Amino acid sequence: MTTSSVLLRQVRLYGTGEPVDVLIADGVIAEIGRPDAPAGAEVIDGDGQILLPGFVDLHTHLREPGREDAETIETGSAAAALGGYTAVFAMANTDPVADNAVITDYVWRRGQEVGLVDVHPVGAVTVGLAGERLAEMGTMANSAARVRMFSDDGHCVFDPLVMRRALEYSTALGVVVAQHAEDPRLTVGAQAHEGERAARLGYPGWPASAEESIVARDCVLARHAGARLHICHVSAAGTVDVLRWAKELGTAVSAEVTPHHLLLTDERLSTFDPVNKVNPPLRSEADVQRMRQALADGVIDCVATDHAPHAPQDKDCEWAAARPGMLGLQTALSVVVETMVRPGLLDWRGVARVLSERPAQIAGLPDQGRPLAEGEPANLVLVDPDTEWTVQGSELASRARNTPYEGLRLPAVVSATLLRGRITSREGKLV
Ligand SMILES: NC(=O)N[C@@H](CC(=O)O)C(=O)O
Ligand SMILES: [Zn+2]
Ligand SMILES: [Zn+2]
Repeated sequence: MTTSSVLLRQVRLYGTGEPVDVLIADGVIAEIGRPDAPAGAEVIDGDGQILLPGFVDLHTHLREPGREDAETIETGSAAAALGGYTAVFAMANTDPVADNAVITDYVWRRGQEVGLVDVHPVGAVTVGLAGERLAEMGTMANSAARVRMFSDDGHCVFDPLVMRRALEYSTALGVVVAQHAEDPRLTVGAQAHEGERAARLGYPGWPASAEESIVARDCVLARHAGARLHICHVSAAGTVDVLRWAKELGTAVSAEVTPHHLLLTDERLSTFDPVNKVNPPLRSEADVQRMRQALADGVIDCVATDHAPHAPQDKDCEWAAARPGMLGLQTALSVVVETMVRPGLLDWRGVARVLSERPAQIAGLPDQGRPLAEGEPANLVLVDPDTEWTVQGSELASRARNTPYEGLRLPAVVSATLLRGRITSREGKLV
C-alpha cells in the first residue's frame, strides 16, 4: 500500500496570521509550521491563500435514484468537491423515496464508491413523504449508512402528532429532524413571495406566516419532547424572531439559510425566468438583510445550499409549470463571500463556522468541521479570496444547468479540496 502525503506551502489558517506550511500524511494533519516535504509528497503552493475545514452541506438534492437525468450521486459529488465540500447530506425526496435502509445504504455506498465527498443519506420522516406513517427511522439510523438526519424536505411534516412522534423517536436515536417549514394550507397554489411584486404579476402568494407558524409550532414540540430540531432554508425575517425566542428558552433548535436567500430577492420575478422559482420563494430586500444579520449573529447557525438540480424540461417552461429549486454547490462559497465577508458581516473564521463547523456539529459528524490542528482529519479546503470568476451554467459539474447566477461575477475560488488527505479537486478540476 502506498501512503500519499501532501504539503500545503504558505497557507493562512482561517485567513489569519503569517503563512505556514501544512504537511498532510495518512489522512491527517501531520505537522504545521516548517515541515520538509517527504519524498514523493505532492506540493501545493498556497501563496498566502486561506485554509479552512472542508465544507459540510446539510441540504443537497442528488436525484439518485430516480431522476438521474437531472443529477446523479457522481455528478453531484463532483459539484460538491469543486465547491469545497467534504461531506453532503442527500435529501430523501428521490424516486423511490429514501424511507428505508435499502435506499439509504445504497446512497451511502454509491457515494463512497465515487469517493469525492462523503454522501450522507437523509432518511424520510414518513413513508413515501406522505406525512402519515413514520418511516423506520431506527433501522435507517442503525444500518450501514448510520442515518443521522431525517427530513421529508420538499414537503412539510404537517400533522403535529406525526411531528411530535418523530421528534420523540429522534431523541431516543440521537438523530436530528430537519423540517421544511411550510404550512401547506397557507400555500395552496402559491407561486412567489406574497407581496407587491407577486400581486402585480398575478402570482398567488406564499406568505411568510406559512413558514413562521410551523417553525413556532415545531420549536414548542421539540422543547416538550426534549428533542433537537433543525429548520431548513429559513427565508422570512419573522422566522428569525421565532428562532431567537425559542433559543432564549433553551430549545435545541438550529437553522440554515441558503446562499440564494442571502443574495437574491423577488425583484427577480420581473424576468419571468423560472430559474428564479424556488421553495421557499425569493423574498424582499428586508428579508435578505435580516438573513445576513441573523447568520452573522448566530441565530441562524449555518449555510446549506438546497442544491436542487432540475432537467431542462422541468425548468424551461412557463413559471407556474416549472419545478422549484436551483443549483448551489459550486457557487455557495462565492455567494457567502459576496454577501457576508465583503460587507464585513463575517470574517474567515466565521466562514469556517457557517460552512463547516456548525453543520458538522448539527449532524453529529465526528470527523468534519474539526480544528486546523495536528492530528486532526485532513478534510480541508484551500480558498483563493482574491480571484473573481463568472458563473456559467454550462461549465458547472452538475448534470443540470439551473443556476440563477448565470453571467454573474463573484469573488473567491476553491483552489483545492482534500478528503481524508486525498486531493479531490484542484484548480477547478477533479482529481
Ligand atoms: N427547494 C426547492 O425549491 N426544491 C427542492 C425541494 C425543497 O427543498 O423543498 C427540490 O427537491 O427540488
Ligand atoms: Zn424544502
Ligand atoms: Zn431541499
